[in-house]
Amino acid sequence: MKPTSVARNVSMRSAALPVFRIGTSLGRMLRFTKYSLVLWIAIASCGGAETEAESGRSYVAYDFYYNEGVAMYLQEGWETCVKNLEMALKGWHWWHDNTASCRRNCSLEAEQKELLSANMSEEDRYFERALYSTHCLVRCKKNALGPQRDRVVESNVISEFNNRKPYDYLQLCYYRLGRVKDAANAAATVLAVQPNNTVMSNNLKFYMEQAGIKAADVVNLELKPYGQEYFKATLAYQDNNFGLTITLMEKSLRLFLEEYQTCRFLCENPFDQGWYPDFISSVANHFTFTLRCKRKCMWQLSELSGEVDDDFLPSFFDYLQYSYFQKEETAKACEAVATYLILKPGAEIQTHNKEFYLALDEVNEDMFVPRKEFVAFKEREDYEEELMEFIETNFAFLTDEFWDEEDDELKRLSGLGIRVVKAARKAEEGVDRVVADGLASTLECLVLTELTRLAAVEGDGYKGDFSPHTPSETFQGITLGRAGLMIHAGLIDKAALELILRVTDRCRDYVERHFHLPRQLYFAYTHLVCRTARPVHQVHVDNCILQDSGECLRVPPAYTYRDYSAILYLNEDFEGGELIFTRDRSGLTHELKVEPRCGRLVGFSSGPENPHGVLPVVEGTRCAVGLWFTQDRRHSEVERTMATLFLKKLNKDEL
Ligand SMILES: O=C(O)CCC(=O)C(=O)O
Ligand SMILES: [Fe+2]
Repeated sequence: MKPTSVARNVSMRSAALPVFRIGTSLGRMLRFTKYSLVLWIAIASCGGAETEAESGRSYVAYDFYYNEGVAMYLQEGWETCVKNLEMALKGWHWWHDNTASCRRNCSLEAEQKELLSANMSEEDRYFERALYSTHCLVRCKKNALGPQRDRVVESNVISEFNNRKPYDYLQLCYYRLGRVKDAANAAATVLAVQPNNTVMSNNLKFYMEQAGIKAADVVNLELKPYGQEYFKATLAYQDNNFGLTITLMEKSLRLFLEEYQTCRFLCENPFDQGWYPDFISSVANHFTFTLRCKRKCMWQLSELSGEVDDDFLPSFFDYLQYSYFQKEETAKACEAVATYLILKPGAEIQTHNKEFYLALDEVNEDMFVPRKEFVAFKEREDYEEELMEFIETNFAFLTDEFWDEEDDELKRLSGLGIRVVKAARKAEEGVDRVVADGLASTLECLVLTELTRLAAVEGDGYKGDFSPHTPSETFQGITLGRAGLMIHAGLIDKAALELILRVTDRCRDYVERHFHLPRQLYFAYTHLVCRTARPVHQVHVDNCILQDSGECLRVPPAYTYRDYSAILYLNEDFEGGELIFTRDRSGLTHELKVEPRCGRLVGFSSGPENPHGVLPVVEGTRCAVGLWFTQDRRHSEVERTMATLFLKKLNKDEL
């Protein structure tokens, strides 16, 4: 096809100008105005050099300050709340900055180091470099992070920081201190990752009205430098200031690549395998863990407004091609189009633009050379996707022909140590179910079983009430609060409670990842329970009251806020007690039957799409950890927060 004829097509469609895909960018801005504000440029970091005392070490334990801050919030100690949470956030940033820069520098150092022999295999060279890098890391982290450098922060705390929860507490503490502008900024910071948080958008509106704050003055305190420049650039673009758009977009792009690298380095974290695989499997497990994390960097950074923009990176080159074109730098415009097309092969509008440019006298095909670093970038992205696919297809298998096997989503699993036994996702019916093995080690099962047997009190599981689902049933169970009391009473060691939290966190993370949940899961209730030869746990639904008619009533006393359920089984030395998923209340048609065994996790959505029950335990004792999750923070488990705080306090007292 000759370019000229295509160019004519262009002019027939619209003006003879490159088409600019402004849609998503505008959408991005519009989504902000939904809350009648523009999340604006962040205040750059605190500015000025920090003193040595301030610069770290003292607040390395950011989770500690966080817990203190939350405790103060609960006790309405507003000033100490702010002080602790600000320290926590500072510490969090500081930990990230230092960790990432150590990893970056050490990887570079090892890269440049002369190897003992040039003749060794690639594998030898890789591990030799790993040793050099480690040697460097140990020194670097010691210098930068001090004695607590290898402290492991609990995963739920990490995910709360990622979800900006500290700012959620902060905004109220600020407000109570009369710092309304700070409160508004903190609220806007939460909204940037939780755009549908209506409580927060109402708060923000309230703060803005109260203090007469203009939308343009509200800042997202966590907006990264690349995001700040990007927003400035889009504004310049809207003002038709193309020279400035180019400067800012190019700057933002550089910063984006840096941030992307940082994000990847931050994935090279410790990893608890929970078991003891071979050397190579161990390396592969840990590698998979980091790879999975790295694969999320793109969408994490493409989420400037609380919603992922799949075309975020390409969008830079869309702005650039148009702006360069306007500045009559056609060669640069062609380069931008070519780069866009490398990142998104076949993208319609840019293909079109390319044809448009080709029709210009001064343009020829040779000018469409993409930027080198993005060719390499895309190559790595594609490679890693393929690798992930290999991992996900080869380390999971499906047996139950009942389910739509073609759905690739089914085949996901969270680590090589964990094996999906059965999985189902029937999008149209909203069925989410998974059975996976390997979520707890033999030792962990033993400890938890013993603990539950020891601690069990009849009926305790529902705080003395009967379960609303199964009025006739009694069973032995303990909750986190009860475990805390037992430590207090000297009945068990605190390590037992730490174990429960660790294992259940793992299960929560697994369910969240397996179902690709866009919103975080909070624990709503945790319950360790052993059942002994009792009547059947009749068919029920976890978040509504199932009627004989099949209708499911979402009213109290049902736990209507439960979104996902999971059961982690701890033993198998009993008879009966299978978990069954049925089609209706009669329980006559079993869709899926799960035999409990140590480390096996069943996860499922808590709604009427998943009626289930337990067949009678015929002989022996059946022990499991029941976990219920919610996406509504307001229903997050108080006992868990208290247990965590309690442990923190114990650990602190011991120091
Ligand atoms: O123990 C089980 O397998 C399931 C228990 C259950 O469904 C529940 O407690 O809601
Ligand atoms: Fe249930």
